[in-house]
Amino acid sequence: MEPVLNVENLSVRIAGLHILQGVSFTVAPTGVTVLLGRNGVGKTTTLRAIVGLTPRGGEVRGTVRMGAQSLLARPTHRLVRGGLGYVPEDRCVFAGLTVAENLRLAERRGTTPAYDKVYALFPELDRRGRQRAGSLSGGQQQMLAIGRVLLNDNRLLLVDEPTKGLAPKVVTEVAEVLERVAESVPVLLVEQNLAVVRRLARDAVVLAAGQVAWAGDAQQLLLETALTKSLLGVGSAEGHASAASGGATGGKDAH
Ligand SMILES: Nc1ncnc2c1ncn2[C@@H]1O[C@H](COP(=O)(O)OP(=O)(O)OP(=O)(O)O)[C@@H](O)[C@H]1O
Repeated sequence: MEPVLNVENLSVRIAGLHILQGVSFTVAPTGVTVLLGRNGVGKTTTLRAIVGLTPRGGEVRGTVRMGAQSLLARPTHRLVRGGLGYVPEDRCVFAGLTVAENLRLAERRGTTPAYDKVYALFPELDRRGRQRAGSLSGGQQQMLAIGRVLLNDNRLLLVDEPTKGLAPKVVTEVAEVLERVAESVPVLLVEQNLAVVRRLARDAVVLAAGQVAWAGDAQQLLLETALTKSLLGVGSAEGHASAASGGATGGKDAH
């Protein structure tokens, strides 16, 4: 099967720092590919480069293709319209607007927004339509951020640390949602919680020192505790609590 995304020799320099130094990997057309690595290694930088959101003054080189389409020279709004969905790390919901208004802002002209699908996945967003997004819990804001992207058709979703800072029970809910989402659209996921990785990921790409240090079967990686420890600074055994059981505490940032 052809990959949905091809990243070749991606280099990013920001403020004089050579953060990514020739990163190459592919994302399978189905399921979840997880992007791993120690703190500050460049995972967010990678997602932001793919979606055209490298900070001003940053220098991006290399090739990123989604199918036949070359992404790097295109503005973000075009990429999004072309089916590249992005859920950023900080969720970026509009705090002063209601849930319904946040969703409405994501509607794309000329397409029919999939409210049925979004409300089926997140009944709470329907119930809380008139609530200001800023007064939602972290988990609810995350659901809104994901729901907003799912209103439109996507060929690929980039999701950056969706479980960061969430209580274990909410981590489980987010993992369940992503599992369902990944049944219909491939996902490139940055995730530090190894219980969530174990539950969701089929493929893994591990960054270290600005390059890809390891790529392959995610479940295989998690079985190799010594390797996981050397690449991520945490043994996979430490992430054994199941995200399905509400005990997701694995990962170097256990929240
Ligand atoms: N705008 C910026 N200006 C200066 N340095 C930056 C900027 N953005 C990122 N960096 C640096 O680039 C490196 C990679 O950051 P990035 O956020 O991509 O890492 P990460 O792997 O996502 O980290 P974490 O796991 O902590 O979220 C870090 O050292 C960070 O300080």
